Amino acid sequence: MLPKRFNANIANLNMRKIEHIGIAVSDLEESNALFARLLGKKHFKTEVVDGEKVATSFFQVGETKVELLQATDESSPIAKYLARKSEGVHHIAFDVEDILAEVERLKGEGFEILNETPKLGADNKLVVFLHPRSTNGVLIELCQEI
Ligand SMILES: CC[C@@H](C(=O)O)C(=O)SCCNC(=O)CCNC(=O)[C@H](O)C(C)(C)COP(=O)(O)OP(=O)(O)OC[C@H]1O[C@@H](n2cnc3c(N)ncnc32)[C@H](O)[C@@H]1OP(=O)(O)O
Ligand SMILES: [Co+2]
Repeated sequence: MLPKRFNANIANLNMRKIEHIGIAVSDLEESNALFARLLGKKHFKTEVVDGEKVATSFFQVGETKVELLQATDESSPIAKYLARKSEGVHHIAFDVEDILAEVERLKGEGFEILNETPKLGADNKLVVFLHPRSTNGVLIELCQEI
């Protein structure tokens, strides 16, 4: 069996960096303008992800991104979130090397996986979500580049 310290190093290879921070907004255009003023640069891309019923825009900030999310339908997770709470940080997404291996590891650690089969996310990624009730109230997304 590998010593604990060595196992931790392997795990770090999988969860490599914060890929993006997802922010729920009610008006994407207004928020694009607001974040452009805040960050001093324009978003580099917008994309509609039908599977999640969201319209997104991305800002590059160093090696991570800010992802703004507006609901495209009232059944969208973003619409539900805005109905319960207010605009703000909705999720944190981690870049992983091997999403299926990471799902297995996190399941073994007792985390609640919302979709064991990765879904198509924005910006050419496969994504998996962890339920916030198993992660101290923070919705976690795993992303693997396709
Ligand atoms: C653009 C595509 C993709 C990408 O490539 O980046 C995305 O980011 S898509 C982002 C939108 N998609 C998702 O969020 C998918 C995963 N989310 C879900 O499956 C659901 O939203 C959920 C997390 C399971 C919650 O759904 P549901 O149970 O229907 O919602 P409720 O409103 O009933 O809330 C239950 C419970 O959970 C708390 N909650 C909900 N959302 C969040 C959140 N984002 N962060 C923290 N907590 C959240 C909510 O407050 C309730 O808590 P209690 O009141 O304590 O029960
Ligand atoms: Co996201």
